[in-house]
Amino acid sequence: MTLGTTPVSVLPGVGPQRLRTLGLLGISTLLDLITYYPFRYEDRNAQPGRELVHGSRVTVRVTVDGAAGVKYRGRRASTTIAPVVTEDYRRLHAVWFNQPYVKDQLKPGRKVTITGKYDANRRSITVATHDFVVAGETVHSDRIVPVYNVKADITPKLLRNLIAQSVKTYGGEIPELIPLQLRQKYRLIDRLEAIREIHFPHTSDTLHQARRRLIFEEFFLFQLKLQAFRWVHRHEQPGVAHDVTEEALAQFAETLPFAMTGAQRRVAQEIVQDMRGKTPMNRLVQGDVGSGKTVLAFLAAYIAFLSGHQGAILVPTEILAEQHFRAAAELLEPLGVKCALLVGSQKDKERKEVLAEIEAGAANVIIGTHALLEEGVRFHSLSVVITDEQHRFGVEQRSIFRQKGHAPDVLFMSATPIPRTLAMSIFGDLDVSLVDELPAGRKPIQTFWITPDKEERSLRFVRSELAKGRQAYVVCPLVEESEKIEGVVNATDLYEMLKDWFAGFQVGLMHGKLRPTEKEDVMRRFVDNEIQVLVSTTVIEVGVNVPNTTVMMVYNAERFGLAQLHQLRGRVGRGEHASTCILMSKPDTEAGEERMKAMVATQNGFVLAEKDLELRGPGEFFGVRQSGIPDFKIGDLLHDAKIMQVARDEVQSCIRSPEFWTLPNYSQLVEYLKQEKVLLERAGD
Ligand SMILES: Nc1ncnc2c1ncn2[C@@H]1O[C@H](COP(=O)(O)OP(=O)(O)OP(=O)(O)O)[C@@H](O)[C@H]1O
Repeated sequence: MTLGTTPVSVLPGVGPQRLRTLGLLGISTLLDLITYYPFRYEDRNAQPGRELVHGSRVTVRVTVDGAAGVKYRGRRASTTIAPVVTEDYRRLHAVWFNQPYVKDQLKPGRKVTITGKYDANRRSITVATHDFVVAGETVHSDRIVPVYNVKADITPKLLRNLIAQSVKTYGGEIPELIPLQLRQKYRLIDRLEAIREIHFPHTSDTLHQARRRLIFEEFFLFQLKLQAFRWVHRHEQPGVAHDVTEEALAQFAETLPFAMTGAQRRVAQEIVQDMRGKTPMNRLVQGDVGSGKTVLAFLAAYIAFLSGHQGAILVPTEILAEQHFRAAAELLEPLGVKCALLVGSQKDKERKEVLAEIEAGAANVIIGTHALLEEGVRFHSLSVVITDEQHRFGVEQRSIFRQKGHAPDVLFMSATPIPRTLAMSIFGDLDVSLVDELPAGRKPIQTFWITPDKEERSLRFVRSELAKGRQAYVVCPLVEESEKIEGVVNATDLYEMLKDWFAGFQVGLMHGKLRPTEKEDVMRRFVDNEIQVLVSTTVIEVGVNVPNTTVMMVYNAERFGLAQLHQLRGRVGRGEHASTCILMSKPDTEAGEERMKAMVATQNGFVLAEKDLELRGPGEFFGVRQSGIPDFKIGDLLHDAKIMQVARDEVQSCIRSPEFWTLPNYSQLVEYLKQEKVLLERAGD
């Protein structure tokens, strides 16, 4: 049996309800369960009674030393008190609030480990958690205790029990994946032991060893997938060597409404070189907000067209897909390119038509959301995919194309500055290009941090910009009142208020809860300047390009991270007019204040990214939002960067050795690659 395919419902006590909650936590198989690692630990090693400090949280092992009693106050409130004695014979009282049922368990002589606040004057402990000591059973208190993310009916205790059960019953089925010589070389404990220790640590040292081993394993398997995929890719399916003449490139440049910056020209050359070669391109283009990356994406797609193939541009939202589609059509159709749009909200009939064009090769450049990755999409001859780092476009997604018979070049676009070494470990042998120059004539964006009492003054300023023919974004954190959080502005109310404020101008409302067609309509009217003020949540954060907009006003700016504020500010200052960013905020933390100051002080995304790291730590910076960066279960890309490098090098030498594919020592890994669909199973394999 394989744990990766065995559902958690095989465990006693897991019925439909719990199965659902576990599913919400991302646990559906036994493997998910045993690799559901704690996110932190609490040191609850028991202390001797004489060392307890007044007012602090303590853990002690005690024996119940007399009858426990319950006092009720009103119908619900109760206090349970039991006399107890510590192992070094100090007499104390253990106090439970509102848990009258514990009384029945507190039989004299019963041993229990309690954790809670110690009051030296009353000689009592207010119990926060307790664990009865059962002879011969592992207890979770009195040691380092794992803390898990839990939900509803899946309590920490239940989760620990489920994990304990599956490790006990199915532990033997956990395959060892790391080859012996590597385990020896890096002194890694074996997998089963590591999994036991990570959930039920004995000491901080054994816990450390377990973490080290599991982080290595996670990074090693990640690298293995990445590199094996490339290896197979190169050997079995070379990329397209695009045929592109200098004249065609010159013609492209001439069609542009502007002259490319030096940086754009340099990166364009790098892309052309890559695409001419047979080795599939794997390039990351990094450039700050508004630096002009889009035209490079269009160039790559155009090169595919010139060679008789297709280019796909994959973007994170429908708003962006629409925007890129319009811009691509405007630029490329005069060059004879047929552009197509594919997004989830299209009507069946329209979708069918687009799919047919894609399959027949009538559409040359296809722009879309993840809808492009769906099964029904068949390309005629796809030779380049352009995507961004927000998009999860890893081995799995490439496999989708490979199974369809394509080995496209890949170009990633990113406005998030990822340090080069880190980028290499994440994306493998990735080439990096920098667009480190803004288009000429850009005026710096003036940034102001104001407190809410200056709101009216700011709105008057916004109105003066509108009077000059410009447009404005007004962004706030929430969509509607039902989400009400004290003191936080919601878009629906703000919209109503601003309609009055900006009488004579059109105000529009945009947020994630609108239907796709509504969003599209609002956005189109804003682009066409039928709407002058767009009240929005952060759905407009990435990539939106309306160069006539000169004001970005953000309500409750303290609720956004630096990277997000920088992206929002990047929506203005994209044209010839001077622009302003107004951050309205009354931060209640020092870090919040620091963020506002940093935004005022610099407009450089790299500097802000570093500041963000410093203020929030790597976990959050590389966290949820940058979803293109893989989220690891246990490894931390910044803290454990060294382990990632070692894993990367070891995988490289494994894969390069011919023995890798044949020796039994590696068979588990090869099996793993098949399970992960990196190696395709073929008849006769
Ligand atoms: N060389 C140039 N000269 C003048 N304008 C340019 C140049 N390159 C791009 N632009 C214009 O600058 C604006 C921003 O460019 P683009 O949308 O490509 O930025 P981006 O790098 O994708 O930014 P973001 O990361 O914010 O999406 C667009 O209106 C684009 O037409």
